[in-house]
Amino acid sequence: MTKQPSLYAFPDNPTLQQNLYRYILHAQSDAFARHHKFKVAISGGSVPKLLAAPDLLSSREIQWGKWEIFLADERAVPLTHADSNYALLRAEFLSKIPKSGPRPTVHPIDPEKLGDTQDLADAYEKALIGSFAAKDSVKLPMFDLLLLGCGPDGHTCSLFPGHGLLREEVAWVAAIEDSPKPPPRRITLTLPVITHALKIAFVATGAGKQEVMRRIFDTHPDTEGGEVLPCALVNLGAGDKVSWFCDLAAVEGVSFPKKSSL
Ligand SMILES: O=C1O[C@H](COP(=O)(O)O)[C@@H](O)[C@H](O)[C@H]1O
Repeated sequence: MTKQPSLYAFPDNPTLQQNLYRYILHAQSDAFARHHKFKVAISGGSVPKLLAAPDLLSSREIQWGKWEIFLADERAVPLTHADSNYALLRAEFLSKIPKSGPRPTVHPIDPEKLGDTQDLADAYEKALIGSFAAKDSVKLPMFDLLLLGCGPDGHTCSLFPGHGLLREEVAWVAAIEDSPKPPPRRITLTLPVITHALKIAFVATGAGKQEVMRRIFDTHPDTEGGEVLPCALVNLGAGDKVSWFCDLAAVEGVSFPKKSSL
């Protein structure tokens, strides 16, 4: 039987954040046992704000100087633009990391390449190659941790339901020109890179996510037909490497077995 993801449901955001912090500490230890670095990719949307919890920000166990942070997806806009995931991450999370100690290394997109999304994606892929290894020596980069959001339509990163990019097999970072959610021009980690990560955490909160959570966890596309949503493809491809951090509102009506603590 395929190994299943873990679906955690917490009564409120502070409890979710405490558990997410403990999970991140485990992921950091696993990473240090491998390479003394912690290579993480982070989504935009609701994730940066939920990450910025007191436990994590004030932790003496978090070694910020060893964190290497990539954007799981990014919009093709200047780094200070209101739509920029980097600007969001900086405002909601990076700016709150204590200034007194070592800082993480962060990889924003190259603003010089905004005119051509393929150039933008290629340049970002080069940043990954610089960190992980040349593409001819490893088939796929292995992130220590991905911290991802799940849109109400089941998209994750900038991989949208039914989009041809879901079939991408070669690129590590892909360009998208027709994102159904604005802005249309973006870049994103591809599905093979996502499912190859050591650990993948999704964060989904609020009643607005209920319907999509039921579709992701309780719909069986083989027997019920219909498309498999991008978040469900990550569950299928990465199995028990995936953990979902949700509040009770987001999982109301979901039949899939839920856990209440790590
Ligand atoms: O457009 C995007 O949306 C998703 C989901 O956002 P959320 O607010 O529903 O968490 C986000 O993960 C992605 O990075 C972003 O570009």
